[in-house]
Amino acid sequence: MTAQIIDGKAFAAGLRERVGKVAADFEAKAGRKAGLAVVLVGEDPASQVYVRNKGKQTIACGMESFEHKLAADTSEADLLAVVEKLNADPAVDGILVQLPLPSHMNEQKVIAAINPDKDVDGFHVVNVGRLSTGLPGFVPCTPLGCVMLLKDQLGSLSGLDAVVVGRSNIVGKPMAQLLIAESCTVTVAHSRTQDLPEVVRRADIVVAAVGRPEMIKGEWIKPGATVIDVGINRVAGAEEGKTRLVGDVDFGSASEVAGAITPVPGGVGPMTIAVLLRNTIVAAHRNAGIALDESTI
Ligand SMILES: Nc1nc2c(c(=O)[nH]1)N[C@@H](CN(C=O)c1ccc(C(=O)N[C@@H](CCC(=O)O)C(=O)O)cc1)CN2
Ligand SMILES: [Mg+2]
Repeated sequence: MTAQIIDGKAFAAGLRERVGKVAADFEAKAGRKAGLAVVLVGEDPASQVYVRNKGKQTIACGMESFEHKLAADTSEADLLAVVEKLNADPAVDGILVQLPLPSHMNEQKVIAAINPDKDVDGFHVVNVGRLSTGLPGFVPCTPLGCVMLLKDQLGSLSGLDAVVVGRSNIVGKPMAQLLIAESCTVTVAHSRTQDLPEVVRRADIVVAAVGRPEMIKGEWIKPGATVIDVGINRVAGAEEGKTRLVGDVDFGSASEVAGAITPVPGGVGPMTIAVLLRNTIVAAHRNAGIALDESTI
């Protein structure tokens, strides 16, 4: 079997187009643009690229982008003060603090300072609780993007066996919650799982978010399964001094067995920012008290 390639880049472009239309409608109704504030602490090169792309795509969708770039040695108290200002700013509908933060900062404490109703990353404990109890809130962008791709590919996910490999707060745990909400039978596996290949082999849906380059092999995959690769790992390339991006799945062997698979790059990655923009326009409507059928985006 040769797997169908799930084109996350194209799906994300379509999602941004829908967000753009809803953002124009919001501006007409609210008399202002929706606004997203992104806070970057330090100079991590990958984070700088992600923050730049967030700003560009926010503007391209017809929303306002507020960028706050703080030095790597900024104190936690100063960062908390920036978050407090953004909480109080009526032009700001969504707030995002780019992760990872420098090691002298407590990420949980910083996330806890964000107003949950502006927490478009869905990382605040209030939103984690809302997700796990089925209340409306904000859902982390990467796992929500994965579910959008899965539903587009498979239609209903009800009754399917899903294995999530990875148990991070940002991807693995919310991914499991979302799949439970879609009536999947969910197993969360991780680096200490015994006989991981056998566990993965049961799955109709495999979500790989373990952070280990090309760990999940084709012979672990049930023929015809749908494979969602969340990994973004930079490894040495074929040419000296060059690098390349690979996922957590060994794409070459897995694409011979799977029914459908996301590539890296161009699969899950582009969905992260597109869903962030979706969450922001949703936040703007909720916070302004303007009705929106959220299921249409
Ligand atoms: N506050 C947050 N911090 C981080 C998040 C997040 O959702 N909120 N996620 C990641 C980084 N991230 C966005 O912030 C992100 C990662 C990857 C991509 C992406 O488009 N990837 C491309 C490849 C990009 C490349 O060439 O390097 C792909 O996979 O095709 C976008 C956003 C951690 N921090
Ligand atoms: Mg079955």
